[in-house]
Amino acid sequence: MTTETQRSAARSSDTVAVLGGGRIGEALLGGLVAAGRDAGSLLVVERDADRAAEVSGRLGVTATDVADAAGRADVLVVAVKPQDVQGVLESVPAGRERVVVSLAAGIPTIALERWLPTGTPVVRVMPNTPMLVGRAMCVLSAGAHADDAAMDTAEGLLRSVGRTVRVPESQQDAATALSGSGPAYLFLVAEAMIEAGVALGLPRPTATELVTATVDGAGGLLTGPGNHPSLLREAVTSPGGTTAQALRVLEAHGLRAAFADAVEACRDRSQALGATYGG
Ligand SMILES: NC(=O)C1=CN([C@@H]2O[C@H](COP(=O)(O)OP(=O)(O)OC[C@H]3O[C@@H](n4cnc5c(N)ncnc54)[C@H](OP(=O)(O)O)[C@@H]3O)[C@@H](O)[C@H]2O)C=CC1
Ligand SMILES: O=C(O)[C@@H]1CCC=N1
Repeated sequence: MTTETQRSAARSSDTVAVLGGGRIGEALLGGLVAAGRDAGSLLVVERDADRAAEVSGRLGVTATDVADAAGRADVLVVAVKPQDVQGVLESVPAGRERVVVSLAAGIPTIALERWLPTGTPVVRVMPNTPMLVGRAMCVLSAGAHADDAAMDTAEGLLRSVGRTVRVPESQQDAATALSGSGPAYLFLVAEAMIEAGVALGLPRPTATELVTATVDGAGGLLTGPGNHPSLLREAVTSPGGTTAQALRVLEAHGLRAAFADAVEACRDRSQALGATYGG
């Protein structure tokens, strides 16, 4: 067995506990199960008992409490809302070596470390919901006590649900504004296109199928080797043709400026959340 294979094997046998079984917590657990991870090695801590039963029933993972999860887990994933993070981390007992992976928007590692037992390795991550279908973009930054092994552990876990990139923590707010919140922008565009098609008289199921297949196909082209959005757009835009007219109208409505402002507002909100906690 190679060293890399040994490391991967060790990672897949880690016990992983997700604190917060909401949308992103379930997306991670669902993605891990879909990637073939043994559900027996996955724990969820969710304060809403009905929701806990729902997630554990759907995915086969074990619902438990923070003390039990913290005692058993090699990796503790924080997936509660930013305002709930301090409370949940301050209830994590000292005494077991574990990596803490925080998915919470805006909360800086310096605050996470303050709330955890001294010396805990912390990795701050901005994920996104496509992790449910194994196509996440997860952006990672190391805390003060997270060495290469801790980063490898976090990255090994998240690579089973998509792609990973490491950035300095100073870039996390901007990353949140692109990949963390980005799926919502694209879903809004898809919704708008469907409604536009319905307004042209297409039956809703037909409009929905045309748009979802187009978004999926365009995504496949975008992630192909050597492709760039400008070149792909030019290839669709025939001289004197139909697409040029649509693009002219979108530009006249300020599409680029709208995206620039939206992404900036998102970055600012992430920064403001961080500032609340001393980031
Ligand atoms: N949704 C997304 O696309 C993304 C989310 N994130 C981050 O992920 C985190 C979670 O977001 P999201 O999943 O959308 O939020 P949700 O509200 O859907 O999920 C959080 C869950 O955690 C539960 N919870 C809160 N406190 C505790 C506690 N002390 N113990 C156990 N369970 C608890 C909540 O219960 P209750 O409902 O009772 O509060 C809720 O069910 C946030 O910090 C967010 O910034 C990051 C990237 C993308
Ligand atoms: O909207 C939010 O705050 C979270 C973080 C990134 C995506 N969803």
